[in-house]
This record gives sequence, C-alpha cells and structure tokens, in this order.
Amino acid sequence: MTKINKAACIGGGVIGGAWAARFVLAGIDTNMFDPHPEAQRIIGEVMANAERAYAMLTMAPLPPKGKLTFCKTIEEAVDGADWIQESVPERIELKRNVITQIDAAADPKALIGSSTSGIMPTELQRDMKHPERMFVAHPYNPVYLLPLAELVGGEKTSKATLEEAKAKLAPIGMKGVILKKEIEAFVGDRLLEAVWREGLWLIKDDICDTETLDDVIRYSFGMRWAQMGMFETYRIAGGEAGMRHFIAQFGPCLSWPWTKLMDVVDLTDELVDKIASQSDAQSGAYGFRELERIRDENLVGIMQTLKGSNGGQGWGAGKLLSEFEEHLWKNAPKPEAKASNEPIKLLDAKVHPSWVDYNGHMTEHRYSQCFADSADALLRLIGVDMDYVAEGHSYYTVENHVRMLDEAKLGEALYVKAQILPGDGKKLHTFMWLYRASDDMLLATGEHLMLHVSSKEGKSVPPLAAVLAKLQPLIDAHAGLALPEGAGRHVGQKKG
Ligand SMILES: NC(=O)C1=CN([C@@H]2O[C@H](COP(=O)(O)OP(=O)(O)OC[C@H]3O[C@@H](n4cnc5c(N)ncnc54)[C@H](O)[C@@H]3O)[C@@H](O)[C@H]2O)C=CC1
Ligand SMILES: C[N+](C)(C)CC(=O)CC(=O)[O-]
Repeated sequence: MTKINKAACIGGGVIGGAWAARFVLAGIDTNMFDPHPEAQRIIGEVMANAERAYAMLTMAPLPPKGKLTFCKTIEEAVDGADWIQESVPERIELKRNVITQIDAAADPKALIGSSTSGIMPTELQRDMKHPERMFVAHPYNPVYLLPLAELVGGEKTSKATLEEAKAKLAPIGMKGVILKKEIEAFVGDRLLEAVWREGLWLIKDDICDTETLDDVIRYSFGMRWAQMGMFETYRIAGGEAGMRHFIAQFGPCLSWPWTKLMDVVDLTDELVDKIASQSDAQSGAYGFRELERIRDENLVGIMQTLKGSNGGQGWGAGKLLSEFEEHLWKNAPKPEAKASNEPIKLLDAKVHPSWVDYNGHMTEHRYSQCFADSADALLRLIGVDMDYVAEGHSYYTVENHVRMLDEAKLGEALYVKAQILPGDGKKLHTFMWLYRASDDMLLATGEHLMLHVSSKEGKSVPPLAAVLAKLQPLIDAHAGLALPEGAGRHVGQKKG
C-alpha cells in the first residue's frame, strides 16, 4: 500500500495542528512550520487531546508515534517530505505565496495539499513550477478524528495526483473523496454555509437562540446525517415508494417561502454581540480545550457505534474505522510466544476517562474488556491474526467469569497476566489476573473459555497445525502450575 513517508505541515493552527496529530499518531515523522510565537504550546495541547481521543477510539496497535519537529523556515520544513499540507489563514494572496514557496523548495514529486475551505485550486497553483502535484485536501475539524478529506484538483492538477493522494490517505485512516470538478467551497462547505446562513437569520429574527437552534440539530437530523447523510435518509423518508415519492411530496416545498435562500444576513456589531452572548450563555461554562474533549468523546462514541452496525460489518465512518484497525493489526509487529512456566503478561492499559462510571471508578464492563483484550493478545501470540481469521478460522469465547476485587481509578496503569489451563487447543481455557501497575494490587480475576471454530463450517474444529505448534508449548509450560485460586468458582461462592 502506498503511504506517506514524511509529512510537512505549513501552518499549525486549529487545522494544521490537527493534521500534524493525525500524521504523528499514524507513525509519520512530521515537520512543522508556523511563525506563531506560541506554536509549540498550542500544537502540544492539540496533540494531547488527539492522543486522548485515540486511546478511546481504538485498541488496535497504533505504530510508534512519528517525530514532530518544529522548523524555522518553510524550506527546512518541506525538506524530505513527500506530503506537504498547507493550512495557513484563508487569504488567497498569502496562501498562493506560501504554496509557491513550498513548490520551489520541495521535492518536485512531493504532493502538496491545501486545507482551504473554499478557494479553487486553480487560483492557488497559478504561480507554481510543478502545479500538477498540487490539490485541495479539505479536511473537517478535528482532522485527527473526522476522516474525510475532499480532494479537488485545479486546471493543472494531474489525475494521478488525486488518485495518489487518495491512496496515501487510506493508511492514516482517512477517506479521500475526489470531486469531479472544482467549485468554490467544494461540497461540504456549500452545504454547511447554506445551513449556517439560515441559522444566522433565525437568530437575527429572534425565532430562537443559539442553544435552541443547536438542540434542533443535535436531537434530530444531525444524528441522521452522521450515519446516512442526506439522500439515503430521504430515501427512507419516502416510505415504501422511496425517493421518487419523497421528491414528489416535498420537492414543491422548496419553492415555498420556507427559506431566505441566498440572502446573506448583515453581520452588524449588534448581531455579532447577540450571537456571542447567547453562545457564552450556552457553552461559556466550559473551557475551549474542555469542549474539544467533550466533542471528541462524542465523536468517538458515534464512530464506535457505527463500527458495529450493519451486522458487524460497520457503516459509514464506522466501517472506515474498522478498515483502519484491520490495517493497524496487519502492520503491527508479530509478537513471539515464549513458553515459560510463569503466567504470560498480556496487556498494558490505562483507566481512561470514558471507563469511569458514576461511582467514580472503572465501570463493570471495562474489567471484562481488559480480559477480552488480553484474550485477543494471547490469540495473536499463537498466530491467530487477521489473515488467519480471513481464512475462516478463529476462536470464539463461549464462557467467562469475572470477579471484581478492587477499584481501578482514572488514569491508573493496569496489566494482565494469564495462565493457560489444561486443554487440547480446540478448547482454550485461561485464568487471568488484572493488576494495578503502581503497587501490583490484584483488582480482578477472569476465567475464560474459548473454542476454536471454522467460521465457514459454523462449528468447532481443532486449530490449524501452525497455531497448535505455537499453543502447545504454552499449554505444556503451564501444565505444572497449580490451579489458580478462584478457578472454577461459581457466582456467589463464599471466599476460601
Ligand atoms: N477551522 C476550521 O474549522 C477549518 C479550517 N480549514 C482551513 O484550514 C486553514 C487554516 O485554518 P485554521 O487552522 O482554522 O486557522 P488558524 O488561524 O487556527 O491557523 C492558521 C495558522 O497559520 C499560521 N500562519 C500564518 N501565516 C503563516 C505562514 N506564512 N506560514 C506558516 N504558518 C502561518 C498562524 O500562525 C496560525 O497558527 C484555512 O485555509 C481554513 O479555511 C479547513 C477546515 C476546517
Ligand atoms: C468554517 N469552515 C468553513 C472553516 C468549516 C470547514 O471548512 C469544515 C468544517 O470542519 O466544518
């Protein structure tokens, strides 16, 4: 798979900082140029939020982080980069000058994407020597979580550039959509601006305040849009008669006086004050980074839910997340199973904020998650990886029993050890201990039974020889260990 080897970000504000986080967390060394005197602090804060979000987003093995280097000039930043992302303020002269400067200094084959929200690429590539490699890669805030980039070519952009850009975005978990033609504001911002324009009128005309307007979106069509967009949603809204019926019924409304259409509200000082004070009343209790974190938690939750949709195949951004995780698993170094007569260490994790419940400590199902993730880690040790699963073999969990013995608090580091109990490999029976890392305090135990299955035949079968060859030495090495205290317990059994 074609990939970005080294990235450069020119401009590190809201968008450039988040592009850098996306690259670095995908393992790509990234150079940053931004003359802002506090660029390092600001980008550091964006990185911290991005890392927090990724810890919630996925248990798949992220590669070691790329190195983030702050550079003093554009020339220094683009040196050796094969993807350069321009994210300077939305002023055409500034952007054109910066892009022309990048073009002069960069490897002629390096791709140059602009984050512009609406300027046509033809305008931006006007003075370049190698304009064929320049395009718009319009992302959505926060770039490290929202996976879309609209890819728009200008008159001089080559088709191959857009295809290469799309291919290079996939391994960093992004979906590049190539627009057929260039147009100001592309697709997303044309839609967003239309809605925003209407929103401003509704506030100005005192139909509602900012909070009510946001409620209307987030309790209704905002949730629909997140998973099906506009046309798929309206197909369903047409009932059994579908899209044609929907258009016949609601199409004529478009010419009723329902909207202000293209009239743009005059953003007087009075209106700006009104919107700003309503917004303060709505959200002023939260700090900026705090609101970002809440937004990220919500986005992660939506994406994770979408990952399980459509019978587990995933849907929309959730399907993309699933594909990204598959890519991460495929590219993770293959762990080696080392047989020894000691329990195997399988998991290092931290109690994440989203794991903490109303009791102020790690919630019940996260204990189970620690054991389930440890079981997955054991399977990878014996060669049950994505290729093995794709070939139609796997282990399914058929029974487990978790004992919660002590609390785990926010941010505490945890680890799991596992003992393999006697079995033939078709049955994989384990006993695990979850510990707090700081003082090796035992927090929980889990007993787990998995069956090896042929997913094609839908029945339990012995594992393939290659897997058994790795598993058997582990079973043999643990055969001499005493049966762990608590193994075979039933629910409610008295201690001792
Ligand atoms: N904020 C948003 O929601 C979105 C913004 N965009 C686009 O991303 C671009 C950047 O926007 P934001 O990040 O929001 O702006 P911002 O104001 O947060 O960041 C711009 C950064 O560029 C830096 N800068 C200024 N001149 C520079 C130069 N000559 N060389 C290098 N850096 C320079 C500034 O110091 C600042 O840190 C714009 O084109 C915008 O349209 C795209 C999608 C969403
Ligand atoms: C407001 N904006 C035009 C800069 C927004 C975008 O370009 C995309 C987004 O993230 O909403």
